[in-house]
Amino acid sequence: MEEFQGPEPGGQIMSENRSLELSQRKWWFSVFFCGFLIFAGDSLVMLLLNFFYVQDNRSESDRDRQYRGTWTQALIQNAAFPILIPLFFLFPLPKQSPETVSDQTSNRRHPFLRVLLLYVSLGVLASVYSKLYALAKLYVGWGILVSTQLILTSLFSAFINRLKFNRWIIISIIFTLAADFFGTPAFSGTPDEDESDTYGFKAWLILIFPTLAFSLSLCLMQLGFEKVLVKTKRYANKKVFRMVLEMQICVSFIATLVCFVGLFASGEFKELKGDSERFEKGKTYYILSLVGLALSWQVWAVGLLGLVLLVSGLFADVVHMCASPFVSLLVVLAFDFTDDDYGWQRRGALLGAVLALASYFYYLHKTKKKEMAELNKREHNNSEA
Ligand SMILES: Nc1ncnc2[nH]cnc12
Repeated sequence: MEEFQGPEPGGQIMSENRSLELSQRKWWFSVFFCGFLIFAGDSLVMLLLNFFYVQDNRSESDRDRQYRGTWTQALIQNAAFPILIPLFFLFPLPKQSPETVSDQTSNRRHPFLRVLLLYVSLGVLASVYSKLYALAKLYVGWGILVSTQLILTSLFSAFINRLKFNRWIIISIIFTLAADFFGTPAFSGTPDEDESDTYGFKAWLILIFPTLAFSLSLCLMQLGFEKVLVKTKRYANKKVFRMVLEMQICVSFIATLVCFVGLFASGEFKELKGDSERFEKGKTYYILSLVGLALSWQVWAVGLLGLVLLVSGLFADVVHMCASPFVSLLVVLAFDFTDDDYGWQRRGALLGAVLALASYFYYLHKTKKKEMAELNKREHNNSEA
């Protein structure tokens, strides 16, 4: 899973063909692996969040307390990044050729400042969406939240990343939207008796801002990989997995700092002691569930960034959203919520998610096949010349 680029020019034709085949195989393996990380992260996060809110007896609390604890959740979403540091050093830097080095140095001024600016802006965006998603999950429904997110990601992908939409991508987006609308996982953090606020002005703002920040950050990450990181001297025009870890560590570090400030400035840190004492299974389970959540968020984020690097921000979002009907099934199996079952709507949503993924994967398969056909054509022309 080290290098995602195609073959270097200039080699033997036969070996070029073989090397493209190998790099495509590696690429497919990496795509499936990152997709698996997103599904695993999404499932663990939702199961643990449900466990957390059930233990905290949220829905029976007074209304004021029902919306608290969101800085803590935002901090947890970002804070476990140090576990990625040893992994970062395990992945080597790509080998540099003299031409790429001279090319980098002549082309780029202030690469360090560009990278710093990229990580700081992404870190601030991550803190904003982590905080606001934690709040939005309590205020507005999951289905409408993630559907808005995919629509915004599609728009930003078109304008920022100049993504060309074709029929397979559009079919995939439509199936994903339908699947998420009907396949929402049950979430025990949602407060009861709050119908009046559901479509209030505040709820709309809480819907728009986190989705805007998250979708924008997906597209900026793609742009950052393509236009900033690959052009730095250390990556020398190559896309490698180490970039994903570097970006995730730096962005989470900045987001963690912002969330720490938010936690203390808002006074929410004073509630932590009470929260741990109220936890039905006791303090140890309180800490374990927060640690589990923090680790699961990192698994999810590495998968997400991996797909942004390998394919695009839009594809990463589609896979993240297609996990919802699957997560719903796990929540129904794991928790005995009395009014929750896996009825025809959710089964339909699961089918919709499978079709959405199939459509996007078919498109990717076609692009890879075209790459191979072009190489074969070149080979044929060369042998005739
Ligand atoms: N906290 C969160 N919950 C759901 N989706 C997200 N995307 C980014 N942050 C999220």
